Amino acid sequence: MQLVRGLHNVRPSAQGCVATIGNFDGVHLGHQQILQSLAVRAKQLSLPSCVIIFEPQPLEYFKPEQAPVRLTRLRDKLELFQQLGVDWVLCVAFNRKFQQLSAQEFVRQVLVKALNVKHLQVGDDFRFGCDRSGDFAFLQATGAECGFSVEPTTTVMQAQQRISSTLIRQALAEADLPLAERLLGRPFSISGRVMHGQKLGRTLHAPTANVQLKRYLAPMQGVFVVQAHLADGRSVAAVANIGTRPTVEQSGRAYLEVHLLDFAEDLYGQRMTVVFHQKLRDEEKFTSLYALQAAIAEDIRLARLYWQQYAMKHRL
Ligand SMILES: Cc1cc2nc3c(=O)[nH]c(=O)nc-3n(C[C@H](O)[C@H](O)[C@H](O)COP(=O)(O)O)c2cc1C
Ligand SMILES: Nc1ncnc2c1ncn2[C@@H]1O[C@H](COP(=O)(O)OP(=O)(O)OP(=O)(O)O)[C@@H](O)[C@H]1O
Repeated sequence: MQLVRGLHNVRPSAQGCVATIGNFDGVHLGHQQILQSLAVRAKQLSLPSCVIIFEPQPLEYFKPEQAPVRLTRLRDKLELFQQLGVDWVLCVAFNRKFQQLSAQEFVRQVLVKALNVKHLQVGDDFRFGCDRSGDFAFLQATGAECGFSVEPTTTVMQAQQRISSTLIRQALAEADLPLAERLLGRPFSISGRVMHGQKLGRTLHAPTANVQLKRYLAPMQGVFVVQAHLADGRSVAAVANIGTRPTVEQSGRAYLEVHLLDFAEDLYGQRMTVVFHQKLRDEEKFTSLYALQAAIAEDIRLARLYWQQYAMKHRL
């Protein structure tokens, strides 16, 4: 899979493709259905497949204060696209110029001129363009004029609700991890590189791997039983805190800190994927480091218990 940033960088080998457009935040089961149909069409037509995404996402550009936190960081999104057989990702910079494009101009500049799209796969309720005027009917009519076919993918539902990024954010905010997993088609996870922390964890008898979040704001907070997937393929039972660590810091910066159970290796600089299994409690501001240390000890005890029961249930 190849990533192209900007319309002017599209290479001839990506042209004449089958394409889809959207944010794909979460790459949930609804998104996966579109991407699977895209792969099938690409194979049938012997054409490359292309996903068109925007950075920033349109709402993050229009109303940053109202834009929801993301479920997937760009790198994870790209990895999921690759697993689903996408050949090209065109990442379009969503800026002032782009924002003003009418649906007609969007089709002309992006789909026809830059990509020469032969087939478009979209959700049946997909809308785009500066006034959201580009809907499925519009795409079909314009496609007929410009030489590309358009196919709708039916909405994927779960318990009578359309699977959506919003629904998954709600599930995570309520710590309903099983529901988030049913909507995503995989357990919720966050990946990042392990950075050096303040080394306070050792004093608290719980050394932690600090997963770098940069500007990423997680859709949930608190202490969780997790599994840490390491770069070498190992999975290690762990417990993690995602939050601002109010007991030791007032900056408001978010951290993801993972204490791996019975593990004493150097992880600095490695990429780690943290898979969330169960919430244990909310993050708290303790009155002393001693109280924090006691709380973390209890978290570790509960995490061990969880993994013991997990091993019994799954006959590991
Ligand atoms: C299981 C676990 C639970 C935690 N719970 C809290 C908490 O409730 N409140 C808090 O302020 N910090 C909490 N922390 C974060 C610790 O304050 C932090 O890991 C510690 O200061 C070590 O920081 P360092 O990695 O920079 O050395 C928790 C960390 C872990 C691993
Ligand atoms: N549950 C679903 N079933 C089928 N298609 C979906 C579903 N959810 C989103 N899609 C389609 O996936 C593509 C990408 O959607 P995009 O992520 O941009 O926004 P969306 O429709 O608002 O999704 P969400 O609300 O999940 O963020 C669109 O074609 C959209 O119609």
